[in-house]
Amino acid sequence: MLIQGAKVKVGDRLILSDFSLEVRRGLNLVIGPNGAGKTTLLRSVIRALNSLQGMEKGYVPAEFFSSDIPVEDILLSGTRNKLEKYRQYVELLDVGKLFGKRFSTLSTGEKRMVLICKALTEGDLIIMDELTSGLDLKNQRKVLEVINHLKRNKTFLASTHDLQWLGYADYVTLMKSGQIVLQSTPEEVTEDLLEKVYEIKIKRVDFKGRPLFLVDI
Ligand SMILES: Nc1ncnc2c1ncn2[C@@H]1O[C@H](COP(=O)(O)OP(=O)(O)OP(=O)(O)O)[C@@H](O)[C@H]1O
Repeated sequence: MLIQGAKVKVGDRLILSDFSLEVRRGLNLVIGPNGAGKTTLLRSVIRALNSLQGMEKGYVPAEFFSSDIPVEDILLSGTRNKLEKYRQYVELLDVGKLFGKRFSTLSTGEKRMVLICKALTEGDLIIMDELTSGLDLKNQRKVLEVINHLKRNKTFLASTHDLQWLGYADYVTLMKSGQIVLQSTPEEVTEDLLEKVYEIKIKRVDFKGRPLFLVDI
């Protein structure tokens, strides 16, 4: 799927150039430094797709509103679904233990797990901003397992600062200064390229056949 979007300006400042984003079935990762334009890109994708019929989207934002309503109502909000529809992902992500609590009282990681559960249930295209930010290692693993399990049937477009995810991505978009500087398979993401984009020394090591990119101090 090729998604075309228009530039985004705030005042005179260009924060996202016109873009042509290729999104493939599987896990599409968007990476790049703070302020590169990842959130702006994901929001622009949602806007660009809003006019398309039949494309159900799920969205997990980087930052959450803090609603006072119970977790179950957060899942149901904006839909005519019954709670039953969420059961599979409630179990896989173990968020049933949070039922009965007010969303505003959850920890950051707990809130993210609830919103991931909602997005997975409601979308064929799941857009996740800062994929696993705030999640402990066990929950990160759960999210990885769920994505691996679903990615033949659903499309994931996710931003992250955790370069470990490159080892699990099907397609990568690298951003800097409001521009897409690379769209490719993860194999084409090199130390040199990451060093140029992040402006630090980065070392690639392979672990169990997957690349790990580490800060080379
Ligand atoms: N509403 C706005 N008003 C002014 N500047 C904005 C606005 N939204 C975004 N920007 C600017 O646009 C740039 C890109 O922001 P964006 O949130 O898309 O970056 P990001 O890559 O998601 O960053 P991070 O990794 O820190 O979350 C930033 O420099 C930000 O300050």
